[in-house]
Parts: sequence; structure tokens; C-alpha cells
Amino acid sequence: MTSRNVSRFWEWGKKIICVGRNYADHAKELNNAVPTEPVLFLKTPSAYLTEGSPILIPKYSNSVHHEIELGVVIGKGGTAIPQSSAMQHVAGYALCLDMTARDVQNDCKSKGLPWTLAKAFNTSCPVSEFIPKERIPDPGNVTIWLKVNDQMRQNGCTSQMIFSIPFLISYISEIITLEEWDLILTGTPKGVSAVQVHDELHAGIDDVVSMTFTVGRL
Ligand SMILES: O=C([O-])CC(=O)C(=O)O
Ligand SMILES: [Mg+2]
Repeated sequence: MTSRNVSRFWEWGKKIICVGRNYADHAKELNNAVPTEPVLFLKTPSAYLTEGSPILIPKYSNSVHHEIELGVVIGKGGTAIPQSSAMQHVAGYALCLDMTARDVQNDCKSKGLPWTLAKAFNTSCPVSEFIPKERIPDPGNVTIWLKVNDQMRQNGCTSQMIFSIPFLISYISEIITLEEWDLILTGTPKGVSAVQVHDELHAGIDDVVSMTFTVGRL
């Protein structure tokens, strides 16, 4: 760990590695097969957004969906990290939104193109404050929830993940070396839906953390 303050991980972070279809109920609601290996894609650090600034729907999309996810902040880098020591590489967590231009993603899927425009646009990764590891003793068994304008839309338990956090750290680090401050988004449970300009998104992890974002348009 360097002397930089991990509580501002989004300022130093290099990679945002996202896992897709890690909850069977969400894979099914979008008519996707339940995966037998993790589905990975990337966002860039320019996607980070912290509370106080609005999520901006890009000009090229008419259907940006919320996806509430548990984020894992890496504290110690490594390559081919064994599952048995994977949790030693975790500094803590953040509640995250994987904002997704669903119309663009559907178009990319039908053309066999990558998801970058759908997933990595500016403001597509709103994050909560940093949550030190000690505050979530069992990250494989917490509830993540999201309300839009006070209506509950997503409410899932991380115990429903198909691939566990230690497995994901090990799997990803075989392919992509993990570095301090990298963030792993672990996938979303069911209930995704489109947001509208002026919506208020309020989300939390049990009683550990909550965050609020509003929606605007570019
Ligand atoms: O776009 C998708 O549905 C894949 C994904 O990110 C997720 O499952 O969290
Ligand atoms: Mg996602």
C-alpha cells in the first residue's frame, strides 16, 4: 500500500473490471444464458462519478439502465493470485452502479461488436464512499438494493453470485494483472430498468453505506 489514501481510490484507480451475468436471475431477465465462465468487460477511470454530480445519459442512447453492484477495491496487486489468498488482496469495497446504455448494448450484441459504447461512457460508474474491508466481514452475504424515486427496483443478496469474490480475483488476475486501486464490479441482481432525466437513484448495502445520484443528459 502506498501513502495515498485508499478512501479516494477512484482518483488513483487504473482499471475497472466488470463481471457480467453473475446473477442467474439477471441473466434470465435479459434472456442471456447463465454463464459457465465469468463474462468480463472493462470501464475506464473516466467513468467514475462520486456523489454530488449527475449521471449523464449519452446523446446516442435512449435507454440507460441502472445495475447496482458490489465493487471490490484491490489493495495489493498480483498475477495468478490463488483463491486461497485472494481476500488478502482486497482493501475494501464500494457500492457501484454499472450504468448501461441497453439499447446500444443490444445493437452491439446483434452485430457481434464490443460493448464499450454501452458500458464505458463518462459517468457510467457512480461509486459510494470507500468501505474498509473490516466493515463487511462476509462480502458473499450482504444485501444490495436500489430505489428509483423511492420505489424499490433491485434488492439482491451477494450470496446469489454465480462466481464468488475469491474466484473472480483469481480468475481475473490470471488474465489481467491486478494493481492497487483497481476496482472489480461483481455483477448485478435482477430488476434493471431504464432511468429518466431528473430521476433520483438511492442505493445501499445493508446498513453499511448508502448513496444518492440524480440523472441528467448530455
Ligand atoms: O449488461 C449486462 O447485463 C451484464 C452485466 O453487466 C451484469 O450482469 O452485471
Ligand atoms: Mg453489470
